[in-house]
Amino acid sequence: MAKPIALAADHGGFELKEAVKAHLDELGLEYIDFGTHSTASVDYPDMALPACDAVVSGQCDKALLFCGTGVGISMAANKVKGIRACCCSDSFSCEYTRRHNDANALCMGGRVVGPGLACQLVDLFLNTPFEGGRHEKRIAKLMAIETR
Ligand SMILES: O=C[C@H](O)[C@H](O)[C@H](O)COP(=O)(O)O
Repeated sequence: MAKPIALAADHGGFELKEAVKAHLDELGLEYIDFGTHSTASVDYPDMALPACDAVVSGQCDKALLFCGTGVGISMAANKVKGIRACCCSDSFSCEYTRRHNDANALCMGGRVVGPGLACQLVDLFLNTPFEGGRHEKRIAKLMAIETR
């Protein structure tokens, strides 16, 4: 059985997270929502951390993360060992961050991306495999930075 997807947002990404949740519901995909659960102001690292920990521990497969721009929560996510997060608002970057970078967290901005595009990017992110090959050693070098 497929692992659930980890979802997290701050207040700036809350509404986009809810739109993506509805999309995942339509697709019948399981998820765990690590908050936030309203538009009340919160701090994006507080939501990013438990969602990213769930990916690294193996509880969840990938994370979908949202804040106002997608940038702050991607910065928080990339501080977590084992996370390769990409902030995307275009399909080319979204496809290739899976194919080449084996990204395990997609970050989007609720003040940048509309719900239709966000759901398209989610589909691309979830369904595009890592190519491996020459990218393997680059990922290994990338992850080695965490322990230098
Ligand atoms: O990168 C940070 C995010 O975009 C935040 O969602 C944003 O900074 C929140 O801004 P504010 O507190 O003005 O709603």
